[in-house]
Amino acid sequence: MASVSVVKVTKSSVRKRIVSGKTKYCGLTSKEEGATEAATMSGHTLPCCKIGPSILCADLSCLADECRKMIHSGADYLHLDVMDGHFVPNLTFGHPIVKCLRPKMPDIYFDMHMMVQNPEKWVESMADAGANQYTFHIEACEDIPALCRKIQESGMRVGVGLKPGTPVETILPYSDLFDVVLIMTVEPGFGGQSFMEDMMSKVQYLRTNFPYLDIEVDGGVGPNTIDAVAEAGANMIVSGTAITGASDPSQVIALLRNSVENAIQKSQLER
Ligand SMILES: O=C(CO)[C@@H](O)[C@H](O)COP(=O)(O)O
Ligand SMILES: [Fe+2]
Repeated sequence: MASVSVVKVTKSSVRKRIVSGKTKYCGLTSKEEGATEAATMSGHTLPCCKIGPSILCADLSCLADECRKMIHSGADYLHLDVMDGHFVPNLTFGHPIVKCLRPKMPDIYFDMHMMVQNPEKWVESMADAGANQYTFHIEACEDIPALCRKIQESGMRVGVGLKPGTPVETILPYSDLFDVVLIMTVEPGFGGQSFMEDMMSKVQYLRTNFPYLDIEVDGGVGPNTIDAVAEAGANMIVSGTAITGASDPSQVIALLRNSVENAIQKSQLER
């Protein structure tokens, strides 16, 4: 088993590493100083468990309070669902909301799930608003390398999302360009849908072929479905209604984390 060391990183060093594409960023933080990163001896980082509540179904009239509640309940990052009414049949919010949230929580990692047509259109404004990760949908993008370059150059991590009907092999020609691959386990557009377990073969394929990749799963993930997600090899876990609708979100977050950390530990022992 590879030994794990903890190294100090700063935002600028993280950006350099991301741009170089040679190492993967494990810790999710936008803190300028004092962040820690788990790294292997080889220079690659092992994917670690991160839980990112989706606030789509929370009370959006008090968004900042809902976000704070998630962080105080143990979330590692926030998953913010941007919908434009074209790529998906629903409408949410855009960069002006992110810009208002950012000063209220300067250290929190914002993962923007961009369910929009023309994802290249919003890169600068999202970066300027303070987003950390820009996850576009491969189905909505014409020039993937150009978009990835634009996201990287604006200082955000690059995420690519795949709808349930999109084969996982679609990413292969561009796999070096992504920091995160998001496997949708519902049709994008709404929270509270049923988890599609048959998507786990995509996660398994990615984990087998890309051991250092951040693999994110989104849709219908909660206490009843997390074990399948964890065993398949996902390490970034988005969960909406299961967390925001719970009487004790911290309990749900702890349960999700426990399942993923156990699966990661088991897979590392088997290496
Ligand atoms: O992107 C989406 C839906 O399109 C998600 O982020 C959902 O908002 C997650 O909610 P649950 O399915 O976990 O309730
Ligand atoms: Fe999402």
